Amino acid sequence: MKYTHDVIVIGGGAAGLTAAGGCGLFGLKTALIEGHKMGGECLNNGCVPSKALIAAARRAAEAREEKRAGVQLSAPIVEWSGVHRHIHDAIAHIEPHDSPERFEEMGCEVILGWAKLTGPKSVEVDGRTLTAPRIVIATGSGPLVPDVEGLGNVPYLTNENLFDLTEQPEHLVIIGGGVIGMEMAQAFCRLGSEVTVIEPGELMKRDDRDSVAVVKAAMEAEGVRFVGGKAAKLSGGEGAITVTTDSGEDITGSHLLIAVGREARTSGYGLEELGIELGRNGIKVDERRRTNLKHIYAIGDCREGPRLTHVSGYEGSNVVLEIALGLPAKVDWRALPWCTYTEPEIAQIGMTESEARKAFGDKLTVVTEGFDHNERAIAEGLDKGHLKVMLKGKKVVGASICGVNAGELLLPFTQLITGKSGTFDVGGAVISYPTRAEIVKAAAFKAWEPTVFGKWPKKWVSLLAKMRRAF
Ligand SMILES: Cc1cc2nc3c(=O)[nH]c(=O)nc-3n(C[C@H](O)[C@H](O)[C@H](O)COP(=O)(O)OP(=O)(O)OC[C@H]3O[C@@H](n4cnc5c(N)ncnc54)[C@H](O)[C@@H]3O)c2cc1C
Ligand SMILES: NC(=O)c1ccc[n+]([C@@H]2O[C@H](COP(=O)([O-])OP(=O)(O)OC[C@H]3O[C@@H](n4cnc5c(N)ncnc54)[C@H](O)[C@@H]3O)[C@@H](O)[C@H]2O)c1
Repeated sequence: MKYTHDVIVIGGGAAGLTAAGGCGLFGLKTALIEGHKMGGECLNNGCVPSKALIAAARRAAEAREEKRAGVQLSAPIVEWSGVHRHIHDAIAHIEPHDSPERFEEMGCEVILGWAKLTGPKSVEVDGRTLTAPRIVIATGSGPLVPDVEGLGNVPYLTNENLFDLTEQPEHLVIIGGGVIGMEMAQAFCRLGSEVTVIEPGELMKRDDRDSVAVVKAAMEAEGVRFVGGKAAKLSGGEGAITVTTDSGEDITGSHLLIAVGREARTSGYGLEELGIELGRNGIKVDERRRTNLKHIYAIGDCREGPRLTHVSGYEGSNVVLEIALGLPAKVDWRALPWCTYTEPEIAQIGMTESEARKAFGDKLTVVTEGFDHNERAIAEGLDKGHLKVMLKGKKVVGASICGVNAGELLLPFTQLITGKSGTFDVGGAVISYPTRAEIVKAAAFKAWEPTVFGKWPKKWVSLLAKMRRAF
């Protein structure tokens, strides 16, 4: 069969861009198809606008703070049009990085249009039929909209229209106390909106409980209200939307944000017709990200599994190894990091304490260091939070960090968990003083403390001292 391309990539988000860019750079004839906006969710409706909003909120929070270090700032004046501009300037600034021109330069043919799989090795887009021996599906996910009574009759926001708000919500009610709910609740509250979060279970349930407790307390102190319960009914209309929880409580706000998870994009472009197997929420894939049709890969948010930009990028690189170099590349989640950009931040890598306890029982050691003993944090007056390191023997299996810029401290743990460095190396490293990173060294050293100051070293020291006294 004569093919038009070596590989066809459907979707120009973090996953598809990485896969297509890599294949293009290796010289493969690569088609990259995007139906909406290059950059996908992360650039247009996700990470970038949310972190830009969080940055604006942090400025407001700092100004609103009563007094710290003897310095009083004047109260913040939030100009919503300026916040809106800042968000969209950030997107515009990054756009060229994800643009068709940049990917054409890498050797891809970029086609802007909606793709449909029309056969095991063929894709139709804009009336053209493309064929290739390998196809990568990277169609992402959209906001999950739950089946709540009355939803069709009230206006609501999701991450797809939240960042286009041209007016500041007076009272934002958020359904869902997951990652989006928590990040957005703090940001809107800091910018001056009243905020209520409705969550039936645990807030940020995938994260370390001690870390979430610190963040919840910080957010409550800033004014965020948390309501336990499931959104069961919606009523009202523009400017006054009421959420009734399953326990009968009514919460009325000016705006409603739905943040109850993601739904993989798996319909309307030929997956069912081809017989590609689907799981509970996404395309079924093996460890090499192959679907049941082995020459078709599915990566990023559209398949079952973790949904994060760096995960999409990682899987994109893996399929480049598979397709361009012919190397089988299994995903390895042992050192999967993620970070929630509240203040303080919550960062996690590998196992949480509860996961590690389940896996290792009594063999688990948890070393905890508080930022209230870190001299940089004390000097800055920002010493909330901690580092918890989960160890099996002296081997790190996970770390949970809660504190200012916690996400920046994850890198050494990637090395520690994958065995590329050890707690002894990190515990003995020279680290600039005063930095928050010293907390990592302190925790790593703690793992060795009982050994270093243990019975045998002490015996040796005493023998040496005795000899010195004698001669
Ligand atoms: C509010 C929010 C904040 C977030 N913050 C973070 C964060 O701080 N850190 C982090 O790591 N992750 C974050 N995420 C998650 C992150 O955005 C996603 O995991 C990531 O963007 C997924 O990338 P993807 O390429 O798999 O999918 P997407 O970005 O969804 O890209 C898929 C692309 O495929 C296109 N497409 C779909 N079907 C077709 C078709 N048939 N033909 C052609 N094109 C098609 C779509 O238009 C889309 O552009 C956040 C998500 C949200 C919603
Ligand atoms: N910093 C980051 O890395 C970051 C930031 C934002 C989003 N994301 C990605 O986006 C994904 C989606 O985030 P999310 O916050 O929408 O999902 P989530 O899965 O983190 O949380 C959804 C929450 O909604 C709750 N919920 C479900 N139905 C409900 C109902 N009827 N009433 C009230 N609450 C209800 C659930 O109990 C859950 O706690 C994340 O899992 C993550 O992959 C990542």
